[in-house]
Amino acid sequence: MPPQMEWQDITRHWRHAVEILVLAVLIYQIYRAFRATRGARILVGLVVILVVFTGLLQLFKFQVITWLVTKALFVLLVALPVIFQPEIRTALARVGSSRWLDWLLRNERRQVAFLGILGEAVVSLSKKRIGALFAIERNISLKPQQDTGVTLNAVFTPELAQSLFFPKSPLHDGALILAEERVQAAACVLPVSQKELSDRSIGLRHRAAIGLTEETDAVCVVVSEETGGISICMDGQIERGLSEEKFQERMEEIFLGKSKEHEKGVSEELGAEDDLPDPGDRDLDRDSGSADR
Ligand SMILES: Nc1ncnc2c1ncn2[C@@H]1O[C@H](COP(=O)(O)OP(=O)(O)OP(=O)(O)O)[C@@H](O)[C@H]1O
Repeated sequence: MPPQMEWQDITRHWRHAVEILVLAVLIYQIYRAFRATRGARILVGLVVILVVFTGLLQLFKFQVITWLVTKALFVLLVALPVIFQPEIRTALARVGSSRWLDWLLRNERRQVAFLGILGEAVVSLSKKRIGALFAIERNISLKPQQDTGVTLNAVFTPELAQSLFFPKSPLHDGALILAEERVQAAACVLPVSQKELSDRSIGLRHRAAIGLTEETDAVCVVVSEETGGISICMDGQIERGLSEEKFQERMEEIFLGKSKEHEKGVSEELGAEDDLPDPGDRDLDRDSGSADR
């Protein structure tokens, strides 16, 4: 057999396997939705009658009765949704309130609330020119970095962020690690990026944010103490001088997957970050609208 034929055979069988799997899941889900209902017993009764009747008809070859049953089956098919209307409604309601769907919706709501709190915290820190560094965990655990700081495991609020980064606070130095929408630890030491940056004014806080995102998939948010400028770091790249609106927009793109196209475009832009005219000035320009208010 030519190799091309074999490949076609494999893809055909592969499709059959997927089809069987999908059908099996579908039938099992229908069974699950119906099993505890009154309709289940009716359905089982109907199937039993049908199987026995078809067997007898095949055995004795009664042509007229076979014709009648075939026609009746068609009518039954149309009547089924009417007979099982309550069960179908219950099953659909169950799908609508299923745990995974609930989890997805709740997860999105939690993320939206979290981004709102982070936005509020960042904007107020920026206005007061309080230096801050947030590291937000994604798929790669930030446990090693958490262990360098003080464990908090606290509910994240703008007030808590402000208290922690307040210059006189004992935990104001270092980064705040956020995971699962909570403050996991404060005063954490992040790995400082060793890469050469064209902008020599980039200090340790920003370098630590870049460094962590070079090693993990975390997202870091920095508020400059000097200028109040807001920056986002991701994949070892820094996006500086963000206005409140732009910051919120970018965070939604990153965490809620809104406008993925744009996200790709900006990460290309970020790749060319070193070519920006003067990021420090961009901070100052934009901050005239945010930091000085
Ligand atoms: N490795 C690190 N991990 C976490 N935080 C760090 C690290 N190194 C420095 N920092 C924080 O950065 C602060 C020093 O910031 P520095 O002024 O050098 O940076 P910067 O990037 O210029 O920031 P800013 O614009 O706020 O001045 C320290 O007080 C400390 O809180």
